[in-house]
Amino acid sequence: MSTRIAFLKGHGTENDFVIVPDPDNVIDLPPAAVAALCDRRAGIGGDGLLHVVRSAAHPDAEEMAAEAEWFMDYRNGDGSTAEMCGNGVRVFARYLQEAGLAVEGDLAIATRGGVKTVHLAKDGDITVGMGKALLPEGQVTVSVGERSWPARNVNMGNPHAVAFVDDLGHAGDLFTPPPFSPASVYPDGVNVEFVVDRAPRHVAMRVHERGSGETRSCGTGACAVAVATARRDGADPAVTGTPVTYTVDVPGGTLRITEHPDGEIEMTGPAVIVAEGEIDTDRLRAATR
Ligand SMILES: N[C@@H](CCC[C@H](N)C(=O)O)C(=O)O
Repeated sequence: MSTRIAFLKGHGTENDFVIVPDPDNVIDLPPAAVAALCDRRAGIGGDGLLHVVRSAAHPDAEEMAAEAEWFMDYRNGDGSTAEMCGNGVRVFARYLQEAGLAVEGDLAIATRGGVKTVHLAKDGDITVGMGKALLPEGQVTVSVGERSWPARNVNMGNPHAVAFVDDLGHAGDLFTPPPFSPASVYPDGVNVEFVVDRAPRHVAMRVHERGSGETRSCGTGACAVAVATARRDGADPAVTGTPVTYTVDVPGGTLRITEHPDGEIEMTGPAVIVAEGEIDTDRLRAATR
């Protein structure tokens, strides 16, 4: 029997998502179905999918249910799961707000990377507490064609390699994941950011996302870039006791990232819902055959 699944489409700095509201976690979303929905030619199209589930109804989130009513069950465009999505969590919050499921003020959202707090205003940009960055020691090298660069390993719940380059064009077409070494540093793959300076405390980046390819923005990536750039610039809020803010331009817009003396990182940026509709499960089944 065919069923109709309601979906919405939204984006944050053009990192775009198919949103599937499913409070009781009754919709089966295997990786092939997610990939079919995210397909830009044969599906709805998106860098990833935000499955909106009550924390109490999902085995990956039930332990967080007392803290956060809603769980962002995030999937990459290829159907794989990831720990966290910084643009996604703002879009997720915007959906809850517009659906009347969340009110203005602070809202806790469960993710596979832990509970994140989003500050929802009536409208305008959304700020999210992204937690702390981990900066494991050790040298990583990222390459594109004949060029290679040392990269900073930054973990924002999910893994990132941040490489400073002379020209964002040197990242090439980014149709395939940039090779990195040693392979043992990122056993589950990595998101790779290429960064150039624009002005003091202002950079621009391109990103190849694990499981999605090149995207027009990555929120966790922008946080990783801000922290890696701050350390490169000799700025460490934990040492100076003063917050540091970086402006990070991405192909799809601009994000503002502040690192506080306690290590907590806040990211501010836009989040919009642009469309909604329904898909027939029979059509989806046909698409995944
Ligand atoms: N676009 C996201 C990151 C999504 C997850 C990433 N592709 C991964 O696999 O870690 C963001 O805005 O943070």
